[in-house]
Amino acid sequence: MALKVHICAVGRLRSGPERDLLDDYLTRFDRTGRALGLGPVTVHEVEDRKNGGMSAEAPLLQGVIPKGAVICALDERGKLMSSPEFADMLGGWRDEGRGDVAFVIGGADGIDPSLRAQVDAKLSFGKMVWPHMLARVMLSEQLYRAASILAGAPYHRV
Ligand SMILES: C[S@@+](CC[C@H](N)C(=O)[O-])C[C@H]1O[C@@H](n2cnc3c(N)ncnc32)[C@H](O)[C@@H]1O
Repeated sequence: MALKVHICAVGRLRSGPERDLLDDYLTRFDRTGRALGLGPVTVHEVEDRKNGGMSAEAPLLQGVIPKGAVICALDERGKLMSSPEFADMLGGWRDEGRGDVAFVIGGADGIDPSLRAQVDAKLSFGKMVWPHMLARVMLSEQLYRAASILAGAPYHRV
């Protein structure tokens, strides 16, 4: 069974260079991941039009996380990982037969504690705080990199 990947994120990424990069990496991930039992990837964008902050965003995020999915929050206080370690984590969930993984990206205030309490893993892209739209693009690149590592392709070099 393939591990379907969901990016569950606050805010809509409009057309522009970041959107183009995101789409490009996700297309590459899908293409590379198919033979490895990874993907497809789906982006779920949620928006609270009343700007109610993270407590209002939490139920919207909950609503797009598939039932039974492994939930991995992106959080600057989370676990620092190398790209091969991230690839191993993804491959491990696939090998355990998990059907879905949901990567959750918060909005300007972050992820509400009620949702944070439910996650299985927390992944950090460093101690600095990145804009949530950039975090989305960075995740898409790391997903493609992880698939390339698992495929033995030469994209990842150290
Ligand atoms: C502007 S940040 C919010 C930062 C806020 N201080 C918090 O408590 O999470 C928006 C989202 O981008 C993601 N993000 C930002 N920096 C990150 C980092 N260094 N590592 C992982 N995710 C990050 C997280 O999902 C975060 O909820």
